Amino acid sequence: MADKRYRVGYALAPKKVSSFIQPSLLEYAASHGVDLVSVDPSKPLTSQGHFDCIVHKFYDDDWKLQLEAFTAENPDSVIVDPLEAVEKLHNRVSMLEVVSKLKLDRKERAEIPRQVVVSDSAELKQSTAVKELGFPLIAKPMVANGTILSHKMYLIFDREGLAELEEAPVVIQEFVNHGGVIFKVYVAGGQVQCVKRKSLPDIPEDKLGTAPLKGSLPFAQISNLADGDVDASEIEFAGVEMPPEGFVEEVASGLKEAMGLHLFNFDVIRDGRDGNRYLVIDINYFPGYAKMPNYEPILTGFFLDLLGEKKEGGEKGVKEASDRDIVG
Ligand SMILES: O=P(O)(O)O[C@@H]1[C@@H](OP(=O)(O)O)[C@H](OP(=O)(O)O)[C@H](O)[C@H](OP(=O)(O)O)[C@H]1OP(=O)(O)O
Ligand SMILES: Nc1ncnc2c1ncn2[C@@H]1O[C@H](COP(=O)(O)OP(=O)(O)O)[C@@H](O)[C@H]1O
Ligand SMILES: [Mg+2]
Ligand SMILES: [Mg+2]
Repeated sequence: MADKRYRVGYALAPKKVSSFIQPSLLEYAASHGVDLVSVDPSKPLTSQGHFDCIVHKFYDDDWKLQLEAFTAENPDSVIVDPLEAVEKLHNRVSMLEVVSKLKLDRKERAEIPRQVVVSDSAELKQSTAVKELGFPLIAKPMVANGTILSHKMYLIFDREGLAELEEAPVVIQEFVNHGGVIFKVYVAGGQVQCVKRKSLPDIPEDKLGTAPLKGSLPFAQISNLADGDVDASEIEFAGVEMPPEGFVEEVASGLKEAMGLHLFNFDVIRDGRDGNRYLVIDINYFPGYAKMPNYEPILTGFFLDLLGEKKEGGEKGVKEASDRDIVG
């Protein structure tokens, strides 16, 4: 049992509380000296007791003011993460800008899909920039603010599909065949965990433009396609190789430093035509950590690292604190 106790407040929507705050996490964290305590965002934060750290997934102006007032009174408490840094992830363009700045010295590359922003739907019919991307394409709402609409996407197979699209502003991205498997990399400070998930199936080039791969298709309807239309049946999910660990860790730590964020995940696909070309397609703030294997020790380790670092100062103190508290 750890001697020092830390009080960590969480300010999360009810849905997030029910997925993230599992009894197994509360118990594991408590037995390692971290007490996770619910914060009521409708009451003044400054009147809810002492917090060594606040984790949150709220962005409204009232909450912003709450955090400012709390920080002014408690300069030693840590807010995870700063709102300005989180807000960059609410736009699908600013979200990925940071990927282009990564400097990796490896054979694997971390890129983003070629993409164009269209701010007005009339532009979709004319834009030569969009046509230069070729087909198939994927259309994503510009905003990524957690609403249902922000996840509403379309596959676009041809010019007609492009012209049909009414949503704007929208990000039009090249659709990259990637063997139907996506890698989700969960980051919690220095802790990194990569998992494999099923993704959209490959779109065979020779079937493009023939029914049913004509016009556009909202994602929700992708399951209506027969296996013969796409390469779904060929997916050998279990046998798909994971990206090299060192590569995943370098990208995770580069993104973490460049974005100034501790709690996020990113979605990566591997180009089916070039096994060293990895594309980061999505970065999510405070994702569904409970779906990640070992989430209890990983999150607990993150809190101990963060708070140990604050107390002892410097990386060495952090490592010693977490090793001592977590092992066994
Ligand atoms: O609900 P979950 O556990 O699936 O988590 C969602 C994430 O799933 P993931 O961990 O990447 O599989 C999900 O990731 P994706 O965008 O689906 O890749 C989002 O982070 C989502 O948050 P928001 O709707 O964008 O604010 C996350 O939703 P919230 O729980 O934050 O509402
Ligand atoms: N450029 C792309 N090429 C191929 N598949 C993609 C591409 N972008 C997204 N996808 C697929 O669409 C899914 C949703 O896109 P994503 O950008 O992750 O949005 P969301 O924020 O809703 O998760 C991904 O999990 C992946 O299966
Ligand atoms: Mg995603
Ligand atoms: Mg997302």
